[in-house]
Amino acid sequence: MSTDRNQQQTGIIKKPRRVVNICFIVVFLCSTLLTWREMVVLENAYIASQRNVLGNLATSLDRHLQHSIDNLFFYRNTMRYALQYPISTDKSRQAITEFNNKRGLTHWQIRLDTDRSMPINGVSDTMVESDSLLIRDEATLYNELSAALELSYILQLSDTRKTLQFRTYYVSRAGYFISSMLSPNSDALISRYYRHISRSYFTHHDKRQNHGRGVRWEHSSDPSRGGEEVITASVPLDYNNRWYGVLAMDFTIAAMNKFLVSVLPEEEEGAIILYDKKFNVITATRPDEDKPLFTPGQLAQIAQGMEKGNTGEIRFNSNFVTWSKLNAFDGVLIKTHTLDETVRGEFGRISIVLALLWLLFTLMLLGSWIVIHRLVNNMMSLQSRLAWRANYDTLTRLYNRGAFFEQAQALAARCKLHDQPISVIQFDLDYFKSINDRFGHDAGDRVLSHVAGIISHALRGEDIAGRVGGEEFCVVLPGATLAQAGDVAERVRERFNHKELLIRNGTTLHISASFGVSASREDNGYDFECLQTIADRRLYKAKQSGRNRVCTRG
Ligand SMILES: Nc1nc2c(ncn2[C@@H]2O[C@H](COP(=O)(O)OP(=O)(O)OP(=O)(O)O)[C@@H](O)[C@H]2O)c(=O)[nH]1
Repeated sequence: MSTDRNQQQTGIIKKPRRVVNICFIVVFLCSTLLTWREMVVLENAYIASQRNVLGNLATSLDRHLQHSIDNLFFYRNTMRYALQYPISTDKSRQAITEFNNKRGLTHWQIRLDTDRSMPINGVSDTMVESDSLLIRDEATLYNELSAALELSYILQLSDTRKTLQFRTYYVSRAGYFISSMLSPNSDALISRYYRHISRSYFTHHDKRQNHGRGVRWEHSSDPSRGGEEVITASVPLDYNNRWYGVLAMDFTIAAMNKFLVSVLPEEEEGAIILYDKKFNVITATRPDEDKPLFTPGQLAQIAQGMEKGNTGEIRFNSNFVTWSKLNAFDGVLIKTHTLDETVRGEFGRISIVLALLWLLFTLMLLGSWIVIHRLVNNMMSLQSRLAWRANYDTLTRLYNRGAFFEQAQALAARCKLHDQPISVIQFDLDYFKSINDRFGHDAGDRVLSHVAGIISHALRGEDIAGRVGGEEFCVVLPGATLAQAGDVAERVRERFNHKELLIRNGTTLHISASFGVSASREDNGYDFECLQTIADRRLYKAKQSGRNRVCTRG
């Protein structure tokens, strides 16, 4: 039987589902896209905020360190000026006299005006001669001594509460030093002097090692403070191509740490770590962050990033890392922010709310999709049932009269087009009224349904059958001549005769039908209604001739 109509209906059914699906996919994609865009904006804002916090911190630390370095340059300029224009005062003459008296002693101290100046601490001529780095050049010795005396007056004025450094000192190659911190006793003077001149901050200012004569930073442990780590900034003092000594400042790690903690915003999560140029941790804003935070590989990645710019950021697993190189110090400030801290922070909270809103919206969307999908399914199945009912007879499941005529006419037109024969069989059950009368209407219905089953099995795929009246059926056989159609009608008639139909428990009956057959070639025409009328007339003839027979003529 023809399936065109069914396919058309299936096509109609599929479309609304597709439209619904496309609409929901579009809404889902739009909401996901918008959420993702918001997330990107939020991430950029987060990165900018992390950069800002670290940038402010680095600027603040730079400013303070620069202030200290400026002091160091000021002391150097003062001493150079004093070397260029030496002054001769009672105090300077007294200092020179004292120096001449004591210079042979293993260690000595010149304490002049201790309320206003710092003592000058020295070692003997012999000791100076024993070290190749040291020299007491008589031509410059006294000018340098009075310059050192001038510096000692200035150092007395330095206020360590306002600066990051805790100690400033001048160490001379001529075997003496002055320090802004008072010497506790003179016995330790020799060892202190030798500790100074053996530390790399001093030896590295040798002209061969420090061509530029600029500031050097050193991160080392200070034996005079029980091995405590200190940061030392130092500059060489040169005048007239002669290296006199080194001016230096010491910063304690504790002071650096205190400073970082004090400038870090209170509500700011994460840790700030100050590294020296070799990526050794100097200090961190959290004590537990003193242990190495990064693997050597990660530090190498940061170093690589630092080659591209003074600031930057990188992600290591759940750690967000921002760095900022310091201008005034040979090191880098690094801020780490774990995922945990990010989640606890403002940006994390906003991200979670955003993600939850997206999830909620998606769930609601999914819920409404399920509901609408069910509604569309119900609507489609209702539509398909209605469509089926409009075309089929519910009892026999064959085409109803209207649909059958429509299909049969189309089939006849097609056969005419292809010059194929077409035949029509019209048949009617014999004495059907008596079946209804004897066994009831339900039994009659069951007989009609059995008859439809027998017809459907007897026909080919391209044939169509329909119930055109109460107990009247019609079959169209495309491609069949009158003789072939008559054979088919005969076969069906015989099947009816041989079939024993079960009407109710223990009750069976035999049925018969009368058939009228017409065909396009033999009856001259493809007009279906005409062929059907001829077949109906022959059916009537079959009835008249005694029923249970096939009539193909007349
Ligand atoms: N059970 C049932 N009976 C139907 C249906 N449609 C029509 N009929 C009955 O079919 C019978 C047709 O009777 P008649 O037209 O007298 O024909 P007949 O009794 O078969 O006699 P002949 O056709 O002359 O052999 C009527 O009693 C209708 O009520 C139906 O859908 N179900």
